[in-house]
Amino acid sequence: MSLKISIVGGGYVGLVTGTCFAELGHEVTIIEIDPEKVRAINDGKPPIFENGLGDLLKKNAGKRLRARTDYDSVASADIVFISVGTPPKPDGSANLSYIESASTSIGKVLKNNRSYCVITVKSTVPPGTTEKIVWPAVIQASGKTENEIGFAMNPEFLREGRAVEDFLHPDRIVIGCSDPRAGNRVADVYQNIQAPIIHTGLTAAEMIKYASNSFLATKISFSNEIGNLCKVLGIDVYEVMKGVGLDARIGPLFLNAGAGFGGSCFPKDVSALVSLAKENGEDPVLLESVLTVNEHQPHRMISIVEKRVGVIKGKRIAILGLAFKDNTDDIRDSRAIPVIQELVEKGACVTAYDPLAIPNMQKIFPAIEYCSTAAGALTGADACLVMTEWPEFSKIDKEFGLMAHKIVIEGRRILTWKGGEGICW
Ligand SMILES: NC(=O)c1ccc[n+]([C@@H]2O[C@H](COP(=O)([O-])OP(=O)(O)OC[C@H]3O[C@@H](n4cnc5c(N)ncnc54)[C@H](O)[C@@H]3O)[C@@H](O)[C@H]2O)c1
Ligand SMILES: O=c1ccn([C@@H]2O[C@H](COP(=O)(O)OP(=O)(O)O[C@H]3O[C@H](CO)[C@@H](O)[C@H](O)[C@H]3O)[C@@H](O)[C@H]2O)c(=O)[nH]1
Repeated sequence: MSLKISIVGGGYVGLVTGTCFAELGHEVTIIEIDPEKVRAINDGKPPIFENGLGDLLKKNAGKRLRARTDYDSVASADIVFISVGTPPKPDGSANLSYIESASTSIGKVLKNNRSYCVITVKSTVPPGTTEKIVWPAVIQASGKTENEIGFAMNPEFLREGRAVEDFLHPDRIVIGCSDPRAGNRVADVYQNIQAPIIHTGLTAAEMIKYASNSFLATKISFSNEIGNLCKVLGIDVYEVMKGVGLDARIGPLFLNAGAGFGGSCFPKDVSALVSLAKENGEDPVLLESVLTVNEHQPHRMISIVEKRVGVIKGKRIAILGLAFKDNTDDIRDSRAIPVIQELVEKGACVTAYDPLAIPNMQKIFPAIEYCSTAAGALTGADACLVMTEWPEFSKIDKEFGLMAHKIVIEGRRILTWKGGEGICW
C-alpha cells in the first residue's frame, strides 16, 4: 500500500525517515523552512553526512520524494509526520515552540484535506505534548472535527551514523495513538518493515522515548563511574564490563567507559526528563547523577594530561576526533568541545584531526590548528587525547612516533596501538 506522506522538518530525522519511506514505496513530501536544505534534497544531495543516505536520496529525489518550503502537500496527505527540533531551553526543559508552530501551519492547510488524515509526532517530546499542544493547535487551525483527524506519536530511535540501517531494521516500532484507526494508519506506513509493533497511548509512547534514551545514558554513566574506580584500582573496566554484559539481564551494549556521551539527544533528553520530574514534584536523583558523571569525564581527561605533562600552558596537545561519535560530522554536545575549551583556557597549543567534523568545529574554535591527517596533528605533540571512536584510528601506529612525548589518553577505546592510557582503565 502506497501512502501520501508529508514530513514537517527535513533535518536528521525528517530527511532519513522521508528518504526511507520513499524507498519503501510511499509518496513523500518533506516540508522544510530552510530553502538551502530544500534545494539540496531536491538535487539528491543530503545536506548532512549519513552512511547510505546519499544513494537512497539520489534514487528517490524527484520521483517518490520531493522537498518544499510550503505546506501544500498536507491538503492531500494520508499522514503527516512532525520531526522538527525540540532543543533544550536554558533550564533544561524542552522548547516546544517549533512543534507548536508546525502544528498550526499543518492545521491551516489541513482544512482543505477532504480525507481522513493522521497527524503523527516523531520528534522527541515530553509526555502530554501531542495531546495538549499538537492536538488543540491542529484542531483550532483546521476547524476539523476529531472524526476527520487522528493523532499519533511514533518516536524515532535511529542513531546518527547508522541512521538508515537503524530505520530500516529497528528493534521495535512504537505507535501511540488517539484511537485504533489512527494507530492502524501509522502501522500501514511501516508494513514492509520487519519489527515488533507496540501500540500504546499517546503519553506512554512519548515517555518510552525519554525512558529509552535515559536508560542508555545511565548505562554509560554507570560504566564511567565503575571505570573511574577501576582506574584508581588498576583494573581494566573493559574486561569488567565484558564480564558484566554477558549477563542476559544486563546486555553487552552501551557499557563503553571513557569521555562520556555527547550528541544532540542523550544530554538534551536526560535534562528534559530531569526538568519534567522536578516540575511534577519529583526528585530525580539518579538522572541528575547521570548528567553529573558525564560532565566530569572530559575534565578527568585534562587532569590525567596535567599529571603526565605538568603545566599545560605552552604544551602542544593533539585531539584525535571532534565528532560526538564516529561516522558523523555532527559535533553537537561533542565531548571534544569541553576538552578543547579547557585546554585553550589553560594556554595549550591545540592541534586537531577528524575525518569529517573539522568544518563544523572550526565554527566554534576558529583559532586552533586543524590538520588534514592524524599524523599532522600528532607531529611534535606533547600529549594526545582520543575523543571519537572513529574506526580509522585503530590503524594509527607509527604516527605516534611523530609525537614529542608519547602520552596518549584514550577517551574512546579504539586504538590497537598499545602505548595509550584510558581515562577509566
Ligand atoms: N538526530 C537524531 O539522531 C534523532 C533521533 C531520534 C529522535 N530525534 C528527535 O527528532 C527531532 C528532530 O531532530 P533532528 O536531529 O532531526 O533536528 P534537526 O535540527 O536536524 O532538524 C529539524 C528541522 O526542522 C526544520 N524546521 C523547524 N521548524 C520548522 C517548521 N515550522 N516547518 C518546517 N520545518 C521546520 C529545521 O529547519 C530543521 O531542518 C528532535 O525532537 C530530536 O530529539 C533526533
Ligand atoms: O557505550 C557507549 C556508547 C555510546 N557512547 C557515547 O554516547 C553518545 C551517543 O551515542 P549513540 O547512542 O550511538 O548516538 P546517537 O545518535 O546520539 O543515538 C542516541 O540518541 C538518538 C536520539 O534520540 C536515539 O534515537 C538513539 O536510539 C540513541 O542511541 C556518543 O557520544 C557515544 O560516543 C559511550 O560513551 N559509550
